[in-house]
Amino acid sequence: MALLSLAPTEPRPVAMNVLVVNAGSASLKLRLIGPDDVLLAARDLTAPAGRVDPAGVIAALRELTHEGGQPGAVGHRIVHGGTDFTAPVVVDRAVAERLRRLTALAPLHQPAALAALDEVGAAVPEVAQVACFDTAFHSRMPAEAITYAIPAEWRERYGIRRYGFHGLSHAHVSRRAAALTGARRIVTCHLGSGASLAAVLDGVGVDTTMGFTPLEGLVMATRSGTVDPGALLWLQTEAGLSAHELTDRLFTSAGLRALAGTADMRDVESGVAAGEPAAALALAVYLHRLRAGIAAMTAALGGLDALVFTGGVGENSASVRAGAAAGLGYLGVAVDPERNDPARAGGTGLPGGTGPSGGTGPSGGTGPSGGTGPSGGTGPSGGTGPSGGTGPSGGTEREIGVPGAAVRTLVIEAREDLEIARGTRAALAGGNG
Ligand SMILES: Nc1ncnc2c1ncn2[C@@H]1O[C@H](COP(=O)(O)OP(=O)(O)O)[C@@H](O)[C@H]1O
Ligand SMILES: CC(=O)OP(=O)(O)O
Ligand SMILES: [Mg+2]
Repeated sequence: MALLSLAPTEPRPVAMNVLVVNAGSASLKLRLIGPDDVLLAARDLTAPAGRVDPAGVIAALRELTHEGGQPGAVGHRIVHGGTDFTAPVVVDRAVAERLRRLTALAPLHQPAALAALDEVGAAVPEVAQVACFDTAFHSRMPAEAITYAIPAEWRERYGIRRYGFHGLSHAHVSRRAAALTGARRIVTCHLGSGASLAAVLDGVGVDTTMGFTPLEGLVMATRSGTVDPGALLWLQTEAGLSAHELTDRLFTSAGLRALAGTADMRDVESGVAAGEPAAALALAVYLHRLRAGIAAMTAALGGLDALVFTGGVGENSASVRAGAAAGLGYLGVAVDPERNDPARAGGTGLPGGTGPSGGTGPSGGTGPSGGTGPSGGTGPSGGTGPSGGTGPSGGTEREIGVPGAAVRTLVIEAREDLEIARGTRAALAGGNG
């Protein structure tokens, strides 16, 4: 059923609206991004058991276009691009089929994205759809960062290697951090439901903590992160767990959920405050792995100029940021307690800055105290950089490091939607994003 009317022959305006479709494992986020990256309209749908009601998608699309206008293109977040897709690509039947073959590599994510591709494609068949990949940003990692020390047959015949994920987020926040501070060696911490780190050198991802699947690396909300492969073999050979059981447990009932009984960092933190030993252990394990990961990323960079926190935990949890930084003073990381936690400074935030949770609203507005900040220049606090404000399109950006510290520490809102809109426009203009 066609929802919109745009003749296929009509030239696509360069300054078009892009409908961004971000299908997660438990939600479907729709954003209509206008020219100049303005957020025109937004809808978040929940996806119980990974499936969104198709009628709900159609209804949300109608509301979005009514509110913000018609899209000239649709951009999709696709978690896995395999080795084939290292830049945004216009989706046709053949591309869709190749994406379908990658499902086994990201079983929690790929099916939802492909379902959204089908549903939105059916709703707006005249509008070009572009796939933007979480893996693409990491596709220039050097051989030593992508290679596992496993038999050649596994590498060559089965293509077992490290890919890395969350690339749309790492790309956006590292670009913003470089623009705001001039940093060349940046470590980006995407701490959401899934969590990963990236080492970014002059704009290129050179290392990351996720690997062949989004299971490797950090402790996550429901995923284990790295576990000795020997332990997983033991569980199969000695404890009799099936591969299916292991997969299910490691992806959905491990991580914070397994250690603290909750997948939500807010509940872990209140458990710690209430003196619950399981919550305290969960947070300690999370931070131990996080600090080790950040240090490993700096080794790939030969040092560190800027450290960036993003994602639901990275943007909102002052205690996780402080806990991560606490062990990294030797690298030059120093987080200012008041800048890190504006509530401690009486809830006023930073000079000219945003409140602790000043995200963007559905119509592109900023949070409760979000001022309009510089888009690439220095911040309002005596030329020390971005001490707080909104980025070029309303995303919260603030500096939390001690002024003058060797490493600039920033909080930048994850705006995968902007990265997808950017990639979509580039693919349609014939560029490579
Ligand atoms: N104020 C907060 N303090 C600590 N953690 C928070 C806060 N707000 C949100 N979170 C965490 O953010 C996580 C979701 O992050 P988000 O990036 O939105 O996830 P997703 O990967 O689903 O996009 C939740 O698991 C929640 O624990
Ligand atoms: C790739 C990945 O882990 O994504 P998310 O954090 O959205 O689950
Ligand atoms: Mg997210």
